[in-house]
Amino acid sequence: MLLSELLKDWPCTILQGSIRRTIDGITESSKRVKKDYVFVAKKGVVSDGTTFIEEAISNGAKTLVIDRDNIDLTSIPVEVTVVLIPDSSLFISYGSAKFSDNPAEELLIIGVTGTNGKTTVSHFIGQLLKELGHKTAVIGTTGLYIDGKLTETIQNSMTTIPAEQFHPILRRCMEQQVTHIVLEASSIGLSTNRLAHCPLTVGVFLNIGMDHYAEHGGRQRYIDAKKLLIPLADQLVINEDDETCRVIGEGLSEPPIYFSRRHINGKQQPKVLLPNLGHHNEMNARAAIGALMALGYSLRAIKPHLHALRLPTGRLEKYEEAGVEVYVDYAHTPDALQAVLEALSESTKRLITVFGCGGERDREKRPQMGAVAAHYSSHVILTSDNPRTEEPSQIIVDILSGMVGFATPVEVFIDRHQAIRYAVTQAQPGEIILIAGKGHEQIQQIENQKMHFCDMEEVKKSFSYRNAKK
Ligand SMILES: CC(=O)N[C@H]1[C@@H](OP(=O)(O)OP(=O)(O)OC[C@H]2O[C@@H](n3ccc(=O)[nH]c3=O)[C@H](O)[C@@H]2O)O[C@H](CO)[C@@H](O)[C@@H]1O[C@H](C)C(=O)N[C@@H](C)C(=O)N[C@H](CCC(=O)O)C(=O)O
Ligand SMILES: Nc1ncnc2c1ncn2[C@@H]1O[C@H](COP(=O)(O)OP(=O)(O)OP(=O)(O)O)[C@@H](O)[C@H]1O
Ligand SMILES: N[C@H](CCC[C@H](N)C(=O)O)C(=O)O
Repeated sequence: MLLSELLKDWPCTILQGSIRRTIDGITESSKRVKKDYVFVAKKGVVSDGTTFIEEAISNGAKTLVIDRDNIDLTSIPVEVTVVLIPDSSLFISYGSAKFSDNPAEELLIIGVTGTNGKTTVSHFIGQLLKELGHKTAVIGTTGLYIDGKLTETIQNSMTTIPAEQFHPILRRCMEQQVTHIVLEASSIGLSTNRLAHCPLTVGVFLNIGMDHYAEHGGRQRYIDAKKLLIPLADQLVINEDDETCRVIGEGLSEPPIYFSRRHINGKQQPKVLLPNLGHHNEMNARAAIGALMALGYSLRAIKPHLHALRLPTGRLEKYEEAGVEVYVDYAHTPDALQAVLEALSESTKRLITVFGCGGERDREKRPQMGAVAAHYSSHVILTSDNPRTEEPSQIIVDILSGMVGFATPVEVFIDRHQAIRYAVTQAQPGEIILIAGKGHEQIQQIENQKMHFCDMEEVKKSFSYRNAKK
């Protein structure tokens, strides 16, 4: 593609060089630059892309795109074109879409947002679309799935992929005859413009709870970020039982499709659709049905396919041995932990909960999760999630502050491996263990080190240890 073609419809000022040059790619990372690439120097949370210009040029960049007139042009070789645009993050989205020949415009795309349940609902929608004969890709935290099969893992397990990788993935999906895409729209993904050039046929609002307030600067900004989904979507599907979502729906110019505990799009639907998976997954199924109805399917056409719904990996994933039921689940917010504990406490069995909270994430979540765990569990084992650069014992102290006043016994094992092993070796037949927070994750991050760690593998290894000890 010619640089002039890429820039044709975008406001820009050419500070140096020619735009009549061929470009072979576009990236915001100096490390990913190859010969004849466009390097978009974006100011980020950690660093400023303009400090990597020299590296980008030595890796082959022939075009630099900047959004601040703060670089010394005399330091840039004359053969390198320098373009000034208003907003780097928006441009990286626009440029990546255009360089991939705007695949999003040729696909039917459904975007799902909310604090809890995005992955589950995206997979449910994907499963229903597949049943209805559409070749469908689901893109989100657990990877890229085409027709239910894991096809690509996503770097850093991101929920919403940065635009630079996202549009080429859409193009690859099209090359595999995919016609429908279901994607997760995280608040961070929306606020950093990762989906800015991704028109959606349907947008789904699931719920608004507590997560990522610290990154956004408070609850209202988090909600505002979620609301960026609205202008992207032709039609919206909204959880009427969630007050914040309902208020969002009331403010829309076009009436959305609502779902609730009682109805889906106005049709009374009181029956349980998914036995034994908890009220939250029942609501997730209703959201998925609402999305299909927004595409024009009737409830009657959808119902025969509901038997195909399966939870994604790491969501209430069950392992049973020696009469002990173990569930690995991705609950890492207060609402999620409550939802999953409510589901498990429907049985009268003793319930042992093993969990921690991630470092560098909302501190307010911690005491709330502690209180929820103490309320529903017979026994709580506190441990580390991904402490990142925080002191693990301080995270646990924060969780414990919410458990004051509960009689529930609590034990602490900073090492997650030891916590799981202890829970499994102590459990008696007839008891349930919930291991919450990391679900499908395959790594644990301590300081800046990422080590392989998988809760389900740890569960199985712990049973081998328990058996060997007998
Ligand atoms: C906090 C955050 O959102 N970070 C994202 C953001 O990084 P950033 O803009 O702050 O980048 P930076 O590290 O400051 O660097 C600034 C610029 O310099 C460039 N650079 C940097 C280093 C270098 O050597 N060369 C270079 O060119 C970078 O590519 C960037 O353009 O932009 C990057 C590129 O788009 C993302 O990869 C990165 O996500 C990181 C990996 C991340 O972990 N993000 C998480 C928090 C996230 O996005 N999570 C959400 C929500 C999950 C949920 O559902 O709960 C998600 O959608 O996954
Ligand atoms: N509708 C829901 N309401 C409350 N909790 C839910 C709901 N759906 C799922 N959960 C809980 O949230 C956890 C994560 O579910 P899921 O991965 O589907 O959500 P997500 O929004 O994609 O999460 P993230 O964006 O953080 O990856 C589940 O393991 C479950 O404990
Ligand atoms: N996408 C979420 C996942 C959190 C999962 C939990 N295991 C943690 O590390 O806090 C986040 O990055 O906040």
